[in-house]
Amino acid sequence: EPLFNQDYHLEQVSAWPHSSLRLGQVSGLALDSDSNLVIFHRGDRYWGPGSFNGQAEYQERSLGPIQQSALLVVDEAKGNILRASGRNMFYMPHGITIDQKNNYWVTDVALHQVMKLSGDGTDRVLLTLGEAFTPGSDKQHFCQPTDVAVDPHTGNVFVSDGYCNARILKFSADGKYLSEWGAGSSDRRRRVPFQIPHSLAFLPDKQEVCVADRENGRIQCFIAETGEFVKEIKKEEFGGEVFAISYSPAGDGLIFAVNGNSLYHTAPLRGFVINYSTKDILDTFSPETKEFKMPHDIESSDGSVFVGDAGSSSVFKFTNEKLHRSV
Ligand SMILES: O=C(N[C@@H](O)C(=O)O)c1ccccc1
Repeated sequence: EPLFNQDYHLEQVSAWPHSSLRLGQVSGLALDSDSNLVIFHRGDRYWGPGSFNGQAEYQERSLGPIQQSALLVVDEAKGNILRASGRNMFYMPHGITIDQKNNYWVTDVALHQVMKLSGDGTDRVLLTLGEAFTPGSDKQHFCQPTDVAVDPHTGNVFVSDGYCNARILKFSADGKYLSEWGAGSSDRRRRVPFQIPHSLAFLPDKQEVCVADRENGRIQCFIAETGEFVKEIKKEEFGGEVFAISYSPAGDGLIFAVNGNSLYHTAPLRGFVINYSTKDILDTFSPETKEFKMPHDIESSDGSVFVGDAGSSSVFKFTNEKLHRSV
């Protein structure tokens, strides 16, 4: 085991949330401009083996959109629901990020779309990218897009596309296609395409965008301006799949990640705190109350880390005990 940095030791806040949030599969987490946690979940809908056909076309349109509130705003201290919205809009929620103006950017893998929504609870659709229910891989079509990241300096929007494509696309703040790129490699001979680019994190202090390249069990980072490959973080400890990442500029920069199980690798499901510069794993963590089943997104906010689990339909909160321990 690598020497863990004495600065980081995350432990679950077992009494969080104070009361049940009655969640469906949790697919995405984001922090809003008031540092509240926004949970993107599937209500009574779930992604099973029959949800999509071989062409990635959604098979359950007849169910209509999810009627429950797919967007919950909860306060990060207690986990109380402050606002519920997102009814009758989504078929298969996936990723969410919130920009500097508190707009929500979400992806829906059944709609194959990215939507920009007003963050005031009215869910006004301000912009849509992709054609509803129509998978594709050109400039106007995605195939099960997984996440969005926004560059706070330029407003540019990055989309990880997706389960059935292997690319990152870049759009201007008003939705104009700018560019796209595939996986990078630190060694040309080993140029391996993305295998489900599943989660994105923007690094504002480095002007980079990082990708959880899920089935390749690696994180790759690129220069936001050019898409140029910067670095890869791949660890035995990940055990084959990296599901999601989040970033904090604290120190040299910290990447938070959660792993997953593939058919070929099984590893303990857990979260990781990684030093961006050295690539060292500073800490690993998992809940005490119950096991992770499918940790699906991770969000970090000064000293706290939240993990949304699509397998157990729950959200876990962790805090850095090193910060809180009286010395
Ligand atoms: O990965 C899958 N799902 C999760 O990521 C998710 O639920 O977003 C999945 C893939 C194939 C069939 C069924 C589920």
